[in-house]
Amino acid sequence: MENSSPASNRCSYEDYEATADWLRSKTAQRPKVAIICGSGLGGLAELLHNKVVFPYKDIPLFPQTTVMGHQGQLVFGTLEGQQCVCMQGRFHTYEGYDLKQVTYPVRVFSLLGVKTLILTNASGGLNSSYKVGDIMLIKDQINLPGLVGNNPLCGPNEDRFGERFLCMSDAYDPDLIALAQQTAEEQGIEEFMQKGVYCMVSGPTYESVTEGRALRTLGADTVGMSTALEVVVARHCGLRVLGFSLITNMVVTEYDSKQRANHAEVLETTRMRTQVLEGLVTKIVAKIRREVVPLLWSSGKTSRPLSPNRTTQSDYGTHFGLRRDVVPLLWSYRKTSRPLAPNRTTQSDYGTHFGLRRDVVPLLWSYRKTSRPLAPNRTIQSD
Ligand SMILES: O=P(O)(O)O[C@H]1O[C@H](CO)[C@@H](O)[C@H]1O
Ligand code: HPA
Repeated sequence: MENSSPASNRCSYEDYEATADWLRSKTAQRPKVAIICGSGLGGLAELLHNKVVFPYKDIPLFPQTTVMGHQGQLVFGTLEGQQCVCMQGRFHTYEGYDLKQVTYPVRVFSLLGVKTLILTNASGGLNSSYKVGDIMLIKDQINLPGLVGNNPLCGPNEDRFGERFLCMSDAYDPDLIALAQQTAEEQGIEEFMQKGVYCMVSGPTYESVTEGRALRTLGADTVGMSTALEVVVARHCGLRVLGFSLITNMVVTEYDSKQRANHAEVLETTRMRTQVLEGLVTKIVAKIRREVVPLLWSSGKTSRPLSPNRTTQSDYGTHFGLRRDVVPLLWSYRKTSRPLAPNRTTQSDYGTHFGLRRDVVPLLWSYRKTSRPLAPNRTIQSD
Protein backbone atom coordinates (compact mmCIF):
# COMPACT_ATOMS: atom_id res chain seq x y z
CA MET A 1 0.00 0.00 0.00
CA GLU A 2 1.06 3.59 -0.67
CA ASN A 3 2.60 5.35 2.28
CA SER A 4 2.04 8.86 0.92
CA SER A 5 -0.48 10.83 2.98
CA PRO A 6 -4.09 10.91 1.88
CA ALA A 7 -4.84 13.80 -0.43
CA SER A 8 -6.41 16.93 0.91
CA ASN A 9 -9.90 16.37 2.28
CA ARG A 10 -10.16 12.79 1.17
CA CYS A 11 -9.40 10.94 4.37
CA SER A 12 -12.16 8.36 4.14
CA TYR A 13 -13.22 5.95 6.87
CA GLU A 14 -11.57 3.25 4.76
CA ASP A 15 -8.28 5.18 4.82
CA TYR A 16 -8.28 5.32 8.63
CA GLU A 17 -9.18 1.63 8.75
CA ALA A 18 -6.43 0.73 6.31
CA THR A 19 -3.83 2.44 8.49
CA ALA A 20 -5.23 0.90 11.68
CA ASP A 21 -5.36 -2.56 10.07
CA TRP A 22 -1.77 -2.22 8.93
CA LEU A 23 -0.62 -1.28 12.43
CA ARG A 24 -2.64 -4.13 13.95
CA SER A 25 -1.01 -6.53 11.54
CA LYS A 26 2.48 -5.36 12.61
CA THR A 27 2.06 -5.38 16.38
CA ALA A 28 0.02 -7.34 18.88
CA GLN A 29 -0.07 -4.35 21.23
CA ARG A 30 -3.51 -2.84 21.76
CA PRO A 31 -2.99 0.54 23.42
CA LYS A 32 -5.69 2.21 25.49
CA VAL A 33 -3.78 5.46 25.92
CA ALA A 34 -2.29 7.59 23.14
CA ILE A 35 0.20 10.37 23.77
CA ILE A 36 0.97 13.13 21.26
CA CYS A 37 4.31 14.74 22.05
CA GLY A 38 4.87 18.42 21.38
CA SER A 39 7.96 20.21 20.07
CA GLY A 40 11.02 18.84 21.84
CA LEU A 41 8.90 16.65 24.11
CA GLY A 42 9.21 13.31 22.30
CA GLY A 43 11.53 11.87 24.97
CA LEU A 44 8.53 10.38 26.71
CA ALA A 45 8.38 7.65 24.09
CA GLU A 46 11.86 6.50 25.15
CA LEU A 47 10.41 5.50 28.53
CA LEU A 48 8.11 2.88 27.02
CA HIS A 49 8.97 -0.78 27.57
CA ASN A 50 8.76 -3.45 24.87
CA LYS A 51 8.87 -0.76 22.23
CA VAL A 52 7.68 -1.35 18.68
CA VAL A 53 8.67 1.63 16.54
CA PHE A 54 7.21 2.69 13.19
CA PRO A 55 8.79 5.61 11.31
CA TYR A 56 5.93 7.66 9.87
CA LYS A 57 7.34 7.13 6.38
CA ASP A 58 6.59 3.39 6.68
CA ILE A 59 2.99 3.75 7.88
CA PRO A 60 0.43 3.68 5.08
CA LEU A 61 -1.31 7.01 4.55
CA PHE A 62 0.47 8.69 7.48
CA PRO A 63 1.71 12.25 6.94
CA GLN A 64 5.40 13.04 7.51
CA THR A 65 6.72 15.49 10.05
CA THR A 66 8.87 18.37 8.81
CA VAL A 67 9.51 20.33 12.01
CA MET A 68 12.68 20.37 14.08
CA GLY A 69 12.05 18.71 17.44
CA HIS A 70 9.46 16.33 15.96
CA GLN A 71 11.12 13.00 15.33
CA GLY A 72 8.49 11.40 13.12
CA GLN A 73 7.84 7.99 14.57
CA LEU A 74 5.01 6.14 16.22
CA VAL A 75 6.08 4.17 19.25
CA PHE A 76 4.00 1.38 20.81
CA GLY A 77 4.95 0.09 24.24
CA THR A 78 4.10 -0.20 27.90
CA LEU A 79 4.28 2.61 30.44
CA GLU A 80 3.69 1.60 34.05
CA GLY A 81 1.99 -1.56 32.81
CA GLN A 82 -0.37 0.39 30.55
CA GLN A 83 -0.20 -0.22 26.81
CA CYS A 84 0.38 3.11 25.10
CA VAL A 85 1.05 4.50 21.67
CA CYS A 86 3.17 7.61 21.48
CA MET A 87 3.55 10.06 18.61
CA GLN A 88 7.08 11.41 18.53
CA GLY A 89 6.13 14.36 16.40
CA ARG A 90 2.82 15.81 15.28
CA PHE A 91 1.49 17.54 12.19
CA HIS A 92 0.63 21.23 11.85
CA THR A 93 -1.38 23.15 9.29
CA TYR A 94 1.56 25.52 8.69
CA GLU A 95 3.49 22.55 7.27
CA GLY A 96 0.96 22.54 4.44
CA TYR A 97 -1.26 19.78 5.79
CA ASP A 98 -4.98 20.23 5.80
CA LEU A 99 -7.13 19.79 8.87
CA LYS A 100 -7.95 16.15 8.16
CA GLN A 101 -4.29 15.25 7.68
CA VAL A 102 -3.22 17.02 10.87
CA THR A 103 -5.75 15.01 12.84
CA TYR A 104 -5.39 11.76 10.88
CA PRO A 105 -3.60 9.82 13.66
CA VAL A 106 -6.31 10.56 16.21
CA ARG A 107 -8.99 8.68 14.28
CA VAL A 108 -6.55 5.84 13.66
CA PHE A 109 -5.95 5.66 17.43
CA SER A 110 -9.67 5.52 18.03
CA LEU A 111 -9.98 2.58 15.63
CA LEU A 112 -7.10 0.88 17.43
CA GLY A 113 -9.14 0.98 20.65
CA VAL A 114 -7.53 3.97 22.36
CA LYS A 115 -9.80 5.53 25.01
CA THR A 116 -7.67 8.36 26.41
CA LEU A 117 -5.57 10.92 24.57
CA ILE A 118 -2.83 12.86 26.34
CA LEU A 119 -1.36 15.80 24.45
CA THR A 120 1.66 17.95 25.18
CA ASN A 121 2.77 21.09 23.44
CA ALA A 122 5.24 23.94 23.58
CA SER A 123 3.57 27.33 23.87
CA GLY A 124 4.06 31.01 24.45
CA GLY A 125 2.89 32.39 27.78
CA LEU A 126 0.29 35.17 27.68
CA ASN A 127 -0.75 35.19 31.32
CA SER A 128 1.62 37.62 33.03
CA SER A 129 1.76 35.50 36.19
CA TYR A 130 3.24 32.58 34.22
CA LYS A 131 6.98 31.96 33.89
CA VAL A 132 9.07 30.23 31.26
CA GLY A 133 9.28 26.58 32.31
CA ASP A 134 5.81 26.48 33.87
CA ILE A 135 3.58 23.58 32.88
CA MET A 136 -0.04 24.49 32.26
CA LEU A 137 -2.76 21.92 32.61
CA ILE A 138 -5.14 22.80 29.81
CA LYS A 139 -8.63 23.36 31.20
CA ASP A 140 -10.08 24.72 27.95
CA GLN A 141 -9.08 25.89 24.52
CA ILE A 142 -9.76 28.56 21.92
CA ASN A 143 -9.69 26.92 18.52
CA LEU A 144 -9.09 30.14 16.65
CA PRO A 145 -8.85 28.54 13.19
CA GLY A 146 -12.07 26.66 13.97
CA LEU A 147 -13.92 29.84 14.91
CA VAL A 148 -13.32 31.22 11.44
CA GLY A 149 -14.30 28.12 9.51
CA ASN A 150 -11.23 25.88 9.68
CA ASN A 151 -12.64 23.08 11.80
CA PRO A 152 -11.52 19.50 11.04
CA LEU A 153 -15.14 18.35 11.37
CA CYS A 154 -16.28 20.55 8.46
CA GLY A 155 -17.54 18.51 5.54
CA PRO A 156 -19.79 15.44 5.54
CA ASN A 157 -20.05 14.01 9.04
CA GLU A 158 -18.58 10.55 9.51
CA ASP A 159 -21.25 9.05 11.79
CA ARG A 160 -19.11 6.01 12.50
CA PHE A 161 -16.81 8.27 14.51
CA GLY A 162 -19.28 10.66 16.10
CA GLU A 163 -22.23 12.97 15.80
CA ARG A 164 -22.61 16.03 13.58
CA PHE A 165 -22.76 18.66 16.32
CA LEU A 166 -20.15 18.16 18.97
CA CYS A 167 -20.27 19.60 22.48
CA MET A 168 -16.91 21.19 23.37
CA SER A 169 -17.71 22.66 26.79
CA ASP A 170 -16.34 19.51 28.42
CA ALA A 171 -13.45 18.92 25.99
CA TYR A 172 -10.75 18.52 28.64
CA ASP A 173 -11.80 15.80 31.05
CA PRO A 174 -12.35 17.27 34.55
CA ASP A 175 -11.55 13.98 36.26
CA LEU A 176 -8.27 13.65 34.40
CA ILE A 177 -7.44 17.25 35.29
CA ALA A 178 -8.11 16.45 38.96
CA LEU A 179 -5.95 13.34 38.66
CA ALA A 180 -3.15 15.39 37.11
CA GLN A 181 -3.34 18.03 39.81
CA GLN A 182 -3.23 15.43 42.54
CA THR A 183 -0.26 13.77 40.84
CA ALA A 184 1.60 17.09 40.50
CA GLU A 185 1.14 17.63 44.23
CA GLU A 186 2.50 14.17 44.98
CA GLN A 187 5.49 14.93 42.75
CA GLY A 188 6.08 18.21 44.58
CA ILE A 189 5.92 20.27 41.41
CA GLU A 190 2.84 22.43 42.15
CA GLU A 191 5.14 25.44 42.28
CA PHE A 192 5.42 25.53 38.48
CA MET A 193 2.05 24.00 37.60
CA GLN A 194 -0.64 26.25 36.18
CA LYS A 195 -4.14 25.61 34.94
CA GLY A 196 -5.50 27.67 32.08
CA VAL A 197 -6.69 28.19 28.53
CA TYR A 198 -4.68 27.28 25.42
CA CYS A 199 -5.29 29.17 22.22
CA MET A 200 -4.38 27.67 18.86
CA VAL A 201 -3.29 29.92 16.03
CA SER A 202 -2.27 28.66 12.62
CA GLY A 203 1.33 29.91 12.69
CA PRO A 204 4.05 29.64 11.50
CA THR A 205 4.54 33.28 12.50
CA TYR A 206 4.79 34.04 16.19
CA GLU A 207 2.43 36.74 17.43
CA SER A 208 2.80 40.42 16.82
CA VAL A 209 2.56 42.53 19.98
CA THR A 210 -1.04 43.51 19.25
CA GLU A 211 -2.01 39.92 18.39
CA GLY A 212 -0.53 38.77 21.70
CA ARG A 213 -2.51 41.40 23.57
CA ALA A 214 -5.68 40.50 21.68
CA LEU A 215 -5.34 36.81 22.53
CA ARG A 216 -4.85 37.66 26.17
CA THR A 217 -7.99 39.80 26.08
CA LEU A 218 -9.83 36.86 24.55
CA GLY A 219 -9.03 34.84 27.66
CA ALA A 220 -6.05 32.78 26.51
CA ASP A 221 -3.25 31.99 28.96
CA THR A 222 -0.95 30.34 26.40
CA VAL A 223 -0.73 30.26 22.61
CA GLY A 224 0.60 27.65 20.23
CA MET A 225 0.10 26.22 16.75
CA SER A 226 -1.27 22.78 17.52
CA THR A 227 -3.43 20.66 19.84
CA ALA A 228 -6.89 22.24 19.40
CA LEU A 229 -7.64 20.41 16.15
CA GLU A 230 -6.49 17.07 17.57
CA VAL A 231 -8.71 17.64 20.60
CA VAL A 232 -11.77 18.40 18.46
CA VAL A 233 -11.33 15.15 16.54
CA ALA A 234 -10.56 13.16 19.68
CA ARG A 235 -13.75 14.36 21.34
CA HIS A 236 -15.70 13.56 18.19
CA CYS A 237 -14.47 9.95 18.52
CA GLY A 238 -15.41 9.92 22.21
CA LEU A 239 -11.85 9.90 23.59
CA ARG A 240 -11.11 11.39 26.99
CA VAL A 241 -8.58 14.20 26.69
CA LEU A 242 -5.85 15.56 28.94
CA GLY A 243 -3.48 18.30 27.76
CA PHE A 244 -0.28 19.94 29.00
CA SER A 245 1.23 23.12 27.65
CA LEU A 246 4.85 23.84 28.50
CA ILE A 247 5.53 27.58 28.50
CA THR A 248 8.72 27.81 26.47
CA ASN A 249 8.75 31.59 26.04
CA MET A 250 6.69 34.58 27.08
CA VAL A 251 4.76 36.20 24.25
CA VAL A 252 5.99 39.74 23.68
CA THR A 253 3.19 42.12 24.66
CA GLU A 254 5.15 45.38 25.08
CA TYR A 255 5.86 47.44 21.97
CA ASP A 256 9.32 48.49 23.17
CA SER A 257 10.41 44.97 24.22
CA LYS A 258 13.70 43.69 22.84
CA GLN A 259 12.68 40.04 23.27
CA ARG A 260 12.22 38.00 20.10
CA ALA A 261 10.43 34.65 19.93
CA ASN A 262 12.36 31.88 18.18
CA HIS A 263 12.13 28.11 17.85
CA ALA A 264 15.65 27.54 19.26
CA GLU A 265 14.51 29.06 22.56
CA VAL A 266 11.37 26.92 22.44
CA LEU A 267 13.44 23.74 22.09
CA GLU A 268 15.93 24.88 24.73
CA THR A 269 13.16 25.30 27.32
CA THR A 270 11.67 21.93 26.54
CA ARG A 271 15.04 20.39 27.39
CA MET A 272 14.88 22.08 30.79
CA ARG A 273 11.48 20.62 31.72
CA THR A 274 11.17 17.51 29.62
CA GLN A 275 12.02 15.12 32.46
CA VAL A 276 9.52 16.69 34.84
CA LEU A 277 6.75 16.48 32.28
CA GLU A 278 7.70 12.91 31.42
CA GLY A 279 7.58 11.95 35.11
CA LEU A 280 4.20 13.58 35.54
CA VAL A 281 2.67 11.91 32.50
CA THR A 282 4.12 8.54 33.51
CA LYS A 283 2.51 8.69 36.95
CA ILE A 284 -0.79 9.83 35.47
CA VAL A 285 -0.77 6.92 33.03
CA ALA A 286 -0.22 4.58 35.98
CA LYS A 287 -3.24 6.09 37.70
CA ILE A 288 -5.38 5.89 34.59
CA ARG A 289 -4.62 2.20 34.59
CA ARG A 290 -5.95 1.82 38.13
CA GLU A 291 -8.83 4.08 37.28
CA VAL A 292 -10.04 1.71 34.58
CA VAL A 293 -11.95 -0.37 37.07
CA PRO A 294 -14.08 2.58 38.25
CA LEU A 295 -14.70 3.39 34.62
CA LEU A 296 -15.95 -0.08 34.09
CA TRP A 297 -18.28 0.40 36.97
CA SER A 298 -19.67 3.41 35.15
CA SER A 299 -20.75 1.14 32.36
CA GLY A 300 -22.58 -0.98 34.90
CA LYS A 301 -26.24 -1.17 34.12
CA THR A 302 -27.05 -3.02 37.30
CA SER A 303 -26.71 -2.42 40.99
CA ARG A 304 -26.97 -6.11 41.77
CA PRO A 305 -23.95 -7.62 43.49
CA LEU A 306 -22.05 -10.28 41.63
CA SER A 307 -23.38 -13.64 42.56
CA PRO A 308 -20.91 -16.10 44.10
CA ASN A 309 -20.72 -18.25 41.04
CA ARG A 310 -19.58 -15.39 38.84
CA THR A 311 -15.96 -16.16 38.34
CA THR A 312 -15.23 -15.87 34.68
CA GLN A 313 -14.50 -12.95 32.42
CA SER A 314 -17.81 -13.09 30.63
CA ASP A 315 -19.69 -13.32 33.94
CA TYR A 316 -18.24 -9.96 34.90
CA GLY A 317 -19.04 -8.53 31.51
CA THR A 318 -22.63 -9.64 31.68
CA HIS A 319 -23.02 -8.39 35.20
CA PHE A 320 -21.73 -4.91 34.46
CA GLY A 321 -23.33 -4.74 31.02
CA LEU A 322 -19.93 -3.98 29.54
CA ARG A 323 -18.93 -3.93 25.93
CA ARG A 324 -17.07 -7.05 24.87
CA ASP A 325 -13.77 -5.28 24.24
CA VAL A 326 -13.74 -3.85 27.75
CA VAL A 327 -14.20 -7.11 29.61
CA PRO A 328 -10.68 -8.50 29.15
CA LEU A 329 -9.33 -5.25 30.57
CA LEU A 330 -11.43 -5.56 33.67
CA TRP A 331 -10.16 -9.05 34.10
CA SER A 332 -6.54 -8.09 33.65
CA TYR A 333 -6.82 -5.29 36.22
CA ARG A 334 -8.30 -7.48 38.92
CA LYS A 335 -5.83 -8.16 41.65
CA THR A 336 -7.65 -11.22 42.91
CA SER A 337 -9.09 -14.25 41.25
CA ARG A 338 -11.69 -14.77 43.96
CA PRO A 339 -15.30 -14.16 42.98
CA LEU A 340 -17.22 -11.56 44.94
CA ALA A 341 -18.82 -13.02 47.99
CA PRO A 342 -22.63 -12.92 48.00
CA ASN A 343 -22.76 -10.31 50.74
CA ARG A 344 -20.60 -7.81 48.82
CA THR A 345 -22.99 -5.12 47.76
CA THR A 346 -21.46 -1.77 48.69
CA GLN A 347 -19.05 0.56 47.03
CA SER A 348 -16.24 -0.18 49.43
CA ASP A 349 -16.89 -3.89 49.06
CA TYR A 350 -16.25 -3.52 45.38
CA GLY A 351 -13.22 -1.34 46.03
CA THR A 352 -11.77 -3.89 48.42
CA HIS A 353 -12.53 -6.72 46.11
CA PHE A 354 -10.80 -5.13 43.17
CA GLY A 355 -7.87 -4.06 45.33
CA LEU A 356 -8.50 -0.38 44.64
CA ARG A 357 -6.88 2.35 46.61
CA ARG A 358 -9.17 4.28 48.98
CA ASP A 359 -8.92 7.50 46.98
CA VAL A 360 -10.09 5.74 43.86
CA VAL A 361 -13.29 4.39 45.36
CA PRO A 362 -15.14 7.73 45.44
CA LEU A 363 -14.27 8.12 41.78
CA LEU A 364 -15.89 4.78 41.19
CA TRP A 365 -19.07 6.11 42.63
CA SER A 366 -18.95 9.28 40.57
CA TYR A 367 -18.60 7.32 37.36
CA ARG A 368 -21.69 5.24 37.97
CA LYS A 369 -24.38 6.08 35.53
CA THR A 370 -27.25 5.18 37.82
CA SER A 371 -28.28 7.30 40.74
CA ARG A 372 -29.98 4.37 42.39
CA PRO A 373 -28.33 3.38 45.66
CA LEU A 374 -26.56 0.06 45.79
CA ALA A 375 -28.78 -1.20 48.56
CA PRO A 376 -31.95 0.37 49.99
CA ASN A 377 -30.11 1.87 52.94
CA ARG A 378 -27.04 2.97 50.95
CA THR A 379 -27.58 6.42 49.56
CA ILE A 380 -24.44 8.51 49.89
CA GLN A 381 -21.02 8.28 48.42
CA SER A 382 -19.23 7.33 51.58
CA ASP A 383 -21.70 4.50 52.08
O1 LIG B 1 2.63 22.74 19.46
P1 LIG B 1 3.93 22.06 19.30
O2 LIG B 1 3.89 21.01 18.26
O3 LIG B 1 4.47 21.57 20.61
O4 LIG B 1 4.99 23.15 18.76
C1 LIG B 1 5.02 24.54 19.07
O5 LIG B 1 6.33 24.95 18.80
C2 LIG B 1 6.42 25.40 17.43
C3 LIG B 1 6.91 26.83 17.42
O6 LIG B 1 8.09 27.01 18.12
C4 LIG B 1 5.02 25.34 16.86
O7 LIG B 1 4.85 24.17 16.12
C5 LIG B 1 4.19 25.35 18.11
O8 LIG B 1 2.90 24.82 17.90
N1 HPA C 1 3.50 31.45 19.87
C1 HPA C 1 2.94 30.47 19.15
N2 HPA C 1 3.36 29.21 19.24
C2 HPA C 1 4.37 28.93 20.07
C3 HPA C 1 4.98 29.88 20.84
C4 HPA C 1 4.52 31.23 20.74
O1 HPA C 1 5.03 32.16 21.41
N3 HPA C 1 5.94 29.27 21.57
C5 HPA C 1 5.90 27.96 21.25
N4 HPA C 1 4.95 27.76 20.33
